[in-house]
Amino acid sequence: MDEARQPLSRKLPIPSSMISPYRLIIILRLMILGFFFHYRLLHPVHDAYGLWVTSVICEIWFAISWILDQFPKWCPVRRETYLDRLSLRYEKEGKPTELASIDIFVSTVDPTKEPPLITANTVLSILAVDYPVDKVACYVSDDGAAMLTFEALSETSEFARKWVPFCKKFSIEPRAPEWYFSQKIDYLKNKVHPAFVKHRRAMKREYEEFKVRINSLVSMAQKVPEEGWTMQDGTPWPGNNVRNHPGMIQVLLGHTGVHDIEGNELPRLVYVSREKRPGFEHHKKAGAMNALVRVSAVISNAPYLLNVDCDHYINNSKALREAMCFMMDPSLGKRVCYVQFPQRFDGIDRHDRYSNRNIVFFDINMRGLDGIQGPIYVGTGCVFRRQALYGYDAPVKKKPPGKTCNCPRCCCLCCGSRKGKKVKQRDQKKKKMKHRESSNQIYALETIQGGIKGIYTEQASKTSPDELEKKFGQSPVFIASTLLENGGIPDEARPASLLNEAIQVISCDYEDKTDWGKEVGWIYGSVTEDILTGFKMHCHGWRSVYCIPKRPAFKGSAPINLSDRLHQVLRWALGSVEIFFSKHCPVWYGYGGGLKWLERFSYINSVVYPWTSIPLIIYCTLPAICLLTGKFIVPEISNYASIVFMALFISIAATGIVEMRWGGVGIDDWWRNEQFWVIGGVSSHLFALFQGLLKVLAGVNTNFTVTSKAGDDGEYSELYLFKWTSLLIPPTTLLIINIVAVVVGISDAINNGYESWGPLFGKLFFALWVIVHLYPFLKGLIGKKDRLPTIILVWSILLASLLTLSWVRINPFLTKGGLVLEVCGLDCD
Ligand SMILES: O=c1ccn([C@@H]2O[C@H](COP(=O)(O)OP(=O)(O)O[C@H]3O[C@H](CO)[C@@H](O)[C@H](O)[C@H]3O)[C@@H](O)[C@H]2O)c(=O)[nH]1
Ligand SMILES: [Mn+2]
Repeated sequence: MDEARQPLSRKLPIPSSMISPYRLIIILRLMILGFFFHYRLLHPVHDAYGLWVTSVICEIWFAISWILDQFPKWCPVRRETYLDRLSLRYEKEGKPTELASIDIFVSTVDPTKEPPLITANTVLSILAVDYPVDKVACYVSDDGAAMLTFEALSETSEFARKWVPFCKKFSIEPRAPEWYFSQKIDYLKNKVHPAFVKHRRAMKREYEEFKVRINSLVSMAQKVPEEGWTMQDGTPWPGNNVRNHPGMIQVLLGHTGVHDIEGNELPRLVYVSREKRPGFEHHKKAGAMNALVRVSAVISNAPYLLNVDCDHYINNSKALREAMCFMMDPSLGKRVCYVQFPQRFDGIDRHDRYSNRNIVFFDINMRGLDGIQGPIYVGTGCVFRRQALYGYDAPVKKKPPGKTCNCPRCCCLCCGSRKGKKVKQRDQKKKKMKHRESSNQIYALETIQGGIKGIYTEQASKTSPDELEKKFGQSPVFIASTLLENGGIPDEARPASLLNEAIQVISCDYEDKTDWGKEVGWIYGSVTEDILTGFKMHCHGWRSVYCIPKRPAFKGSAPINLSDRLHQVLRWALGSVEIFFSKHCPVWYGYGGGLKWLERFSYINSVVYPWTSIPLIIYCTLPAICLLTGKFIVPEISNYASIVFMALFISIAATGIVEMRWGGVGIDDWWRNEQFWVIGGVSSHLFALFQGLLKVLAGVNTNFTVTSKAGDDGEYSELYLFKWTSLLIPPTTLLIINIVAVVVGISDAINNGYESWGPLFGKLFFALWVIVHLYPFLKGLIGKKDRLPTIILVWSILLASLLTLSWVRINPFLTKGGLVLEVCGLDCD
């Protein structure tokens, strides 16, 4: 019984043997950086003043962006959950379960890029999740209003009747059939029950048949009949005009008398396609999510929500329980707005050439944030508290005086609390008290559990009915639902009238003159709605939690070919630029709220990073310029200077190494990340800047281009898929001019004999730095079958030679002595 009263999760600080050297190196690097700039600023290059100024400006920018990136990682944490305690506490024997309900949202838009089979697998993994059936409801948002999606979903609901009992009976993982059956496990070896083997084989056959049915739906949907689609009962499909159609809701499973083949109930499954009319702004995915928030509030109104992209299936059937260990924790839970899980992926090439797995971000940056105010929201695999989405402030925390953050005592950089003597004494007292507290805590649990109730009603009761209507829109049923602090639907509500209301709340004018997308729900104004949505919550003083179960909770797919990947990164960067220019820009927005300053650093970093593309491109051209002109960005180097440079270089590498150690990240992942930072930086980020500026200056609208989620055609054939895109031009140009410059530089040195190798070394090193970073890009260009599209080659060679030529003519970096005759860097005298 005592076990049930223990905390449901624990924060594990990173061992100090890892974290202390890490912090030391950061401080050292900061100091070295000081020396570096001291030297750089005091030692201009007189015969190439322009070069020197440009490079120093770039370096200053890099230093700033390093600081923005580094310090939010100052006190990383890890967490541990106790699922057994959760179930001891909330699933008492012989009593109905007390676990909270969860509404799960799946977003899909385009069945050609997001194959129905993938969505079906996600839905199946949700329906089979290890959680009380009546506490789970799955809502699928179809922004494409596709009959194919609808029919595939109803096939899926039929197949779920067999699949769900199978999963639960044999506790299999993962519960997405495609991925389950593609696991290579020899079941005959492990002495499993013969009944299981038989069942599994039968199930596999059933799944194959299901797949055939889905595939035939897909192939039937290839060509649209002239009169549009007709449903099985002969009526025309309401969504025949994708841009102009009524809202559609269909309850496919749950509470409808449909049971699985063993007679058990199934979770609710609801198809939703919000109304679309020309002339209305639909706000892409954020708009879809907000429609689901309202529909689900009317139909099931669970106090918690989970949202996943259509390709992110539940890979760990206990994922919901993991989240509940934080959300339902009586002491910690009530201030948590969401629990974010890392994104993990299937089907990525072994070397992860384009850094699709984003390991450095998910295992290092996000863990760092968890030590401050919590990870940022990344759009999928995230469990929300419904009330936090309604734009309320976090409940006020009664903090122990003198401490404003949750970091371990020793490292209070984020709240900046310095420990005076007094505080230390108090700390010691606290330590003694702690012992007593923990036993008090158990007693306090009951009182808090009673007390939680009051929190939201308090907030809501401050708001008048008129204000509520202005905030949430005109649906009385929806407004009433927001006042129910623990969710749920009033008993007297009739399903038919609720469905009617649900249609109302997904109409396209519902949000007019309300706070939806501004203060409530997913926030509009950027194609990366995720950053903005999480940011708003943190500004309201909420904290989020990062949860990394051993078995990854969710898994998705990622674009593994170069062009798609660059487009994805382009969209993310564009979203950041949009936020940068909006009123929600974290540089200016939300002071005096609950946002901690290191958390703000991180948000600033996540919206300014596209700007780094400008200094980065300049910095990548510099080595070529230097090699071609014979000038360099530093004057002849003294011993002191070379020590500073070496120290800086070593400290940069060292921070990488220690960070990898506490993050558990491998060197290859880290290196890929560095490479892709340059590749993405010189192409996608730059284009994002332009598109973002176009939006601000000329009002050009931005698109959400969904990435294609490949089926399982295996062998990474996708990796070599090549699509022409102008995103490829800048990195190709950079590559060519640098390679040309290296060749020129070396041949120059060969001509000039031994002495000229010394100064050349620095420049060559610099140019090679660029080339190595762009190497995966080069591989992507050449592709599998050596088919570099001529158009890119022509363009890039043209650009490269244009640049080189104009360089020789008008050399702005040569200030002294007028025109110096230099052809290809060869000194002619
Ligand atoms: O008008 C739209 C456009 C997109 N989506 C959905 O948005 C999701 C994300 O699209 P995807 O092309 O997979 O984008 P990714 O870049 O892979 O997604 C990451 O980045 C997005 C922000 O750019 C987040 O929304 C995602 O959750 C996050 O996984 C998909 O489920 C789509 O169905 C909609 O529902 N309606
Ligand atoms: Mn995706």
